[in-house]
Amino acid sequence: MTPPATTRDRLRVAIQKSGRLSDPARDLLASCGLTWRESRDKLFCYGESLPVDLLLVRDDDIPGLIADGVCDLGIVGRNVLVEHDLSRTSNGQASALKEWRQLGWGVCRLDIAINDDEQWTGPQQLTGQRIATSFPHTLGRWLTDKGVQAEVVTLSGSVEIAPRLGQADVVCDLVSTGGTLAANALKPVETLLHSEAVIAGPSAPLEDGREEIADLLLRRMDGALRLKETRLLMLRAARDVLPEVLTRLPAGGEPTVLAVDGRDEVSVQLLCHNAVPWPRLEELKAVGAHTIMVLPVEGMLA
Ligand SMILES: Nc1ncnc2c1ncn2[C@@H]1O[C@H](COP(=O)(O)OP(=O)(O)OP(=O)(O)O)[C@@H](O)[C@H]1O
Ligand SMILES: O=P(O)(O)OC[C@H]1O[C@H](OP(=O)(O)OP(=O)(O)O)[C@H](O)[C@@H]1O
Ligand SMILES: [Mg+2]
Repeated sequence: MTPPATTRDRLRVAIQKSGRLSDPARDLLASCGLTWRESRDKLFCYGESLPVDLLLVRDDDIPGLIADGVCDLGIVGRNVLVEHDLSRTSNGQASALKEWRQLGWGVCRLDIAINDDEQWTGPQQLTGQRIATSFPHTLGRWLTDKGVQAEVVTLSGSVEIAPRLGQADVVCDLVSTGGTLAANALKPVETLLHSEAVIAGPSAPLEDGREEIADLLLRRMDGALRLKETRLLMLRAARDVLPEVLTRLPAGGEPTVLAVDGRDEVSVQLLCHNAVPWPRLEELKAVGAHTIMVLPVEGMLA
């Protein structure tokens, strides 16, 4: 279903149709209270709970869709955003996009990798070499910065296999665990970019009331991202060990201490903004706390 031209009072968010970023992007939007009418294999999803529609596309297309004003926001890797931005500026066009939020997942690096039996002496070693990559503009800028003249071989995928196929001498590709490089007898030697998934949006403000919808969505997103690590710690303890218990609580907000009806006991609740480590729970138990629970927080309005 193609979105009708009259829907520009609704926000359009581009996400990856299928790939590493699709599920976390959908989960993030769902945690903001969004529901959609179409199923996930459709290209356009109509937002039911908020005036926010989704376009499901290849991740490489997301920056262009935002730059052209077809979409308002996108969830995409910084690596794709930077590559798009450099391809524009190298054509003499102005930068059109910026990162509106960093999401902390989809973390990877764009690295130069060489054969694992070779020595690495520095970027000058790449002079005259053929470097295979899917990120030619990012690599081109790095080579220029380092003053290195090399041949950039642009491939859309399977970059790590290029040296074995004789298409290139070294590669410049995304690395996370390093497993793919190792499986291809390559080793990382330089990092060009640290990447993670980001909310990409235009550098200029949104118009036609879409800014307000985007503000609402981003406020909910900020809350959802903060809550992701937030836990509610609950425990009970005899009243006389309460001072001991309070000094051993993990960092967080102000604890709430409630009397337990008809008993010489208290119930303590604390909102923690990070994971609560096991040793801390064991310390609390050792000073007399019991029924200690750590619960995820689904939603919060402070
Ligand atoms: N190994 C990895 N670990 C973590 N994040 C990664 C890894 N590889 C890629 N990414 C991030 O996930 C994004 C999407 O990767 P994916 O492999 O799904 O893209 P793709 O094959 O280009 O998909 P599409 O078909 O949408 O073009 C990358 O642009 C990068 O930001
Ligand atoms: O360091 P690693 O953990 O091995 O990850 C690196 C690999 O992950 C990505 O590919 P992906 O697996 O997404 O497949 P793709 O090439 O089909 O996109 C990337 O292009 C590397 O090939
Ligand atoms: Mg892609």
